[in-house]
Amino acid sequence: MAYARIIVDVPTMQTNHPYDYLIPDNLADQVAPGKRVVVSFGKGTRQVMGMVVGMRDQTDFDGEVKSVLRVLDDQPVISAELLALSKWLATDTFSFWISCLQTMLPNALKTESRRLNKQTDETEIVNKGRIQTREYVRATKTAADYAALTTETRKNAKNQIKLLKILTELVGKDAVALQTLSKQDKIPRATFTDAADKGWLAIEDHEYYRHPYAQLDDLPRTKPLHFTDEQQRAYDSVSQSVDQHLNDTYLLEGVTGSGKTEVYLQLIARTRQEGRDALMLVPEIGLTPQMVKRVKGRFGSEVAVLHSGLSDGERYDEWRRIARGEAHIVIGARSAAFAPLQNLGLIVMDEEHETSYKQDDTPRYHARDVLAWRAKYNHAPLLLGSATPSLESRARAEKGVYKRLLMPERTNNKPLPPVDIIDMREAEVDSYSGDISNALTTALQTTMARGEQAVLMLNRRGFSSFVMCRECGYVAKCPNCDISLTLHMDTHTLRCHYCGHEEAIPKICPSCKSRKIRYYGTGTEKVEQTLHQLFPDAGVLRMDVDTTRKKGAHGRILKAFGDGKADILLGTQMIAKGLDFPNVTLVGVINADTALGLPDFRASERTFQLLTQVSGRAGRADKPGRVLIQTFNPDNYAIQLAQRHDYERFFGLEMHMRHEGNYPPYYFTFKLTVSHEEEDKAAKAIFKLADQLTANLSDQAIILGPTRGAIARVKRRYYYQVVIKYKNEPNLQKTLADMLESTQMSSRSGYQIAFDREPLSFI
Ligand SMILES: Nc1ncnc2c1ncn2[C@@H]1O[C@H](COP(=O)(O)OP(=O)(O)OP(=O)(O)O)[C@@H](O)[C@H]1O
Ligand SMILES: [Zn+2]
Ligand SMILES: [Zn+2]
Repeated sequence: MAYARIIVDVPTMQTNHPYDYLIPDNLADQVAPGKRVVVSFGKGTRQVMGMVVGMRDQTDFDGEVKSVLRVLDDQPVISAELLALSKWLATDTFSFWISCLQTMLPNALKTESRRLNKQTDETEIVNKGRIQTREYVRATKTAADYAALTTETRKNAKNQIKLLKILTELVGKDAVALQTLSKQDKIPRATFTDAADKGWLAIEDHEYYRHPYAQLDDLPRTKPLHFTDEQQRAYDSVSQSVDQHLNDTYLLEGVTGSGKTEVYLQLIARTRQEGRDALMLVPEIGLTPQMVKRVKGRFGSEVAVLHSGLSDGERYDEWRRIARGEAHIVIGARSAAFAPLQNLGLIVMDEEHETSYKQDDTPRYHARDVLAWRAKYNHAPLLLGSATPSLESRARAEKGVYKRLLMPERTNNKPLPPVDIIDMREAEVDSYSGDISNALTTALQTTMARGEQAVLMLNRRGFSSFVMCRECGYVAKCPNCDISLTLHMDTHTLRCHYCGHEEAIPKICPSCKSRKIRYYGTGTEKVEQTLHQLFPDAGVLRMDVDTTRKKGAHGRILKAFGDGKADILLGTQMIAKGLDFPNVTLVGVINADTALGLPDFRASERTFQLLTQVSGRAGRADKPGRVLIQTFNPDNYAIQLAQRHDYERFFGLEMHMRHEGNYPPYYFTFKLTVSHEEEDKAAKAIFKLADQLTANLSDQAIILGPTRGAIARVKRRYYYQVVIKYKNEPNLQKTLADMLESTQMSSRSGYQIAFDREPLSFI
């Protein structure tokens, strides 16, 4: 007897382990680990999807063992490596195993149960996505046959004659897409189907890839650049580990414009020469069309691209090209950490400090940890790159856990751009909104007069643009969340950025009935209007969540700017990264302070990183650049050290602060959050969990809280949390696992509980 061990698609604690199912004879050679199957589960005839995670000869289950009903995949969709990874991930993030497996698969391979028959209520488990096929034409006869047919055919049957000529050329060759032939020679589709009926040709359905970047594959390939000495040294170190299959982790600290990407590209080339695969992760917003073009430009169709801007179908097709070994290089955002490459020889993580590498939903994994696991499994080096490494990584390099590589010079040998700080408490500002200092206005004028371009960054989208009553101080708030609504001028509405609630801007104060409703704060739209007032002739492109909602909008805006169609690119954080435009000589930061106002121990680190990144966009080619930073906190050390491009000083100072406050990287951290629609239930639950922690953890663990969430109510749910800080806590894993297992707080009674290892913030 053979049994399959199956994790069923029922994400609950009670079902979070493999079940044994009998493999019927007719499916014996189809069932294999990593394939999805259909099984019946529980009482009745309910069918669910399951993932085969192992096989065994006997079962220790006493009851009646059910059989596997159907196998959904011809080939495993989860490799042995990813299967092992999913198991580790479930343990490490306290998530259900099935949720981890689902996270690794493209959406198109998620299943749904579809109703087959209205009368009998029968359902079937099917894939959400479909493989696309196209009709292809194959010649089925010999050239001599076609010659004979041509003589037999009436001369005025022009389309048939044309088709016979094509078929003669196709003899012995691969099938060709019907659509292509029909277009090229203007032959109607009916001619092909008639011919197929007569046996002249065969029409076959071929699988077809939706190929999001096909046009890039045909461009002439770029040649490797001649390295600078610094690049060469970095390359030499990592390539040794590539050659010798060593699982080393490198931290490449290279200032903006030092040519890190070129080092990645040549290391990828090296890895391919060795016959192994390469994976490169970039933050979602860094995955610009420019970046894709650089990688595709070097390696062409060997590259698959994975990011959230693709449709489910496109993602699925790129994923299949990887799984089938047709693409050996993957560039992608966070979830590409699970790309099904078979033979990894190098893993690169660009901008390793980026917060978007942490998933803020279950499973709450950090892509860096996933990559480290895979690098170890594959005996491959992991290369982390950044101009401003995370404190965690830089501290590990200090200890010698990571090998440190330095590239302190720009490739163009120019110094980093000079940065001026403008004290907004005293600066003279524009008379329209007060957002733009005269110094910045003058700098913009000079830049445009020279025919050069400027990038302006506004920290956070519309974060502080809100509506307030001058009479009574009323601020419009979201009915579902504990947060004020944000003003959107394009739609003339107030919107909640957490739940999407939208309402009209009130004309009369709902609280005191006065008409003194006024707009406050700074948003990208408001700055855009001010720029139009100040420079009526200037071309301004705005890039924020609102203007990039449509597919491909992001790329179109950047292309227009790169083509010189605008003088100023105004945007949120999304313009800070990766852009390499030679004509940009001025970078302006409208407000450097937003993050500093938050009670978050990482606020300084974020501010320093963001200012450094955005400053790095200026003066990347021949023309010298400059940077202006407007701030209400000109004495803040993060801002001052960003001005001096002094990462090392910042690292030293910030480490001191973290040491004083018992923060990471001196302590590990873990956050537990409970939410419920009724506030007292959430509060009671978190106090119970906190008691359990105190009872089970050693006394060197520090427990912060319980506290109310910084935004206590989101989407009608109340949030309460505790944070655990620890250095070495042998009981942690077990305590949390027991908690997860024994918790009375089922989702059925309305509770949600979130386990977050190394949370990005405590608030
Ligand atoms: N060895 C080289 N010789 C000449 N130019 C180079 C060399 N290496 C890279 N460059 C060019 O220098 C510019 C900056 O390089 P790149 O974008 O790779 O830097 P980076 O460190 O990745 O930058 P950032 O972190 O700011 O995005 C690019 O235009 C690139 O083509
Ligand atoms: Zn809301
Ligand atoms: Zn009022």
